[in-house]
Amino acid sequence: MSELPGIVITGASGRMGQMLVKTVLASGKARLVGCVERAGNPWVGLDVGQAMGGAALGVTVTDDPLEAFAKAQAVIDFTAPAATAEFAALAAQARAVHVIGTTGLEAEHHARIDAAARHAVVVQAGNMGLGINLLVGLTRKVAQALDADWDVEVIEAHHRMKVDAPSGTALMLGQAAAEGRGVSLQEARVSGRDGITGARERGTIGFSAIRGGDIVGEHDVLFAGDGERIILRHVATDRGIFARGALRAALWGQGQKPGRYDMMDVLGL
Ligand SMILES: NC(=O)C1=CN([C@@H]2O[C@H](COP(=O)(O)OP(=O)(O)OC[C@H]3O[C@@H](n4cnc5c(N)ncnc54)[C@H](OP(=O)(O)O)[C@@H]3O)[C@@H](O)[C@H]2O)C=CC1
Ligand SMILES: O=C(O)C1=N[C@H](C(=O)O)C[C@H](O)C1
Repeated sequence: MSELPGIVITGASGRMGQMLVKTVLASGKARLVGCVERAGNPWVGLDVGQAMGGAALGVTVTDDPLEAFAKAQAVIDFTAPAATAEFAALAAQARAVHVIGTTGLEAEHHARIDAAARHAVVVQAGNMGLGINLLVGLTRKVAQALDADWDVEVIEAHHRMKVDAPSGTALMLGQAAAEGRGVSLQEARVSGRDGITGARERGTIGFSAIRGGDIVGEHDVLFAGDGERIILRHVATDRGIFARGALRAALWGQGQKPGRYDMMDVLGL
């Protein structure tokens, strides 16, 4: 019988990194073969199990991503945009599937990910959970059915440590609404109103972000008409949903052709 796919987790000491370590170990479907952190992170050089407060796992956290990726069939990466763009090239060099959960990616990062995806499998999504990916489809459908008399607002709430806004998920939902309407999100997007904003411009898609406490992730897509409102809502209560989705993507990616994929591909939606 062939060995289970080997997984490397980048940003292993982070909120998602630790959840991913636990998820891979519990899955019985993959092996944890490496953990990466940046140079200077206090976990570098420690056994990841002990760093997490448990028993040794025989996996030492390294600050050398290429050495770690060379042993892996997949890299699961929930870190920061600049790091992810670097990891994309290294994962492609190692021919490992690169699963990207990092949000806040800008055009320059996407260009580097696209370049890597010419040589290796990349799965990238602002949200790896099943529920949100279903909600994306519903949002597109509802937006398609309604005209611009219905104002679209995406409202998201996250924990106090989140560094990017709007969330990657909010942007996925906004993109789905724009596609449903047949407009460009770049042109329709309005974020963070403050002061004398003037009346709402017809056809725009608004974004509002709340940050506080330990909120895992909450997203509403509001369609506000005259005399009625439709609210599509998703509430995440456990980061395990993102980690399980990412692991599923890493397994799905084995044997796929090089290219760029998202969770819709993985989930068959
Ligand atoms: N797509 C999805 O489903 C989801 C996406 N996310 C996204 O995942 C990302 C991480 O979130 P979260 O875990 O909460 O954040 P954390 O800040 O808790 O973790 C990020 C980790 O990445 C590490 N890191 C940063 N730069 C590097 C580098 N160059 N090399 C190695 N490690 C690095 C950080 O190390 P250090 O502490 O030393 O900086 C930290 O350990 C965010 O972009 C978030 O939005 C989160 C949940 C779900
Ligand atoms: O930073 C987070 O925590 C999350 N980030 C993702 C996003 O930006 O949408 C996904 C999830 O909502 C949690």
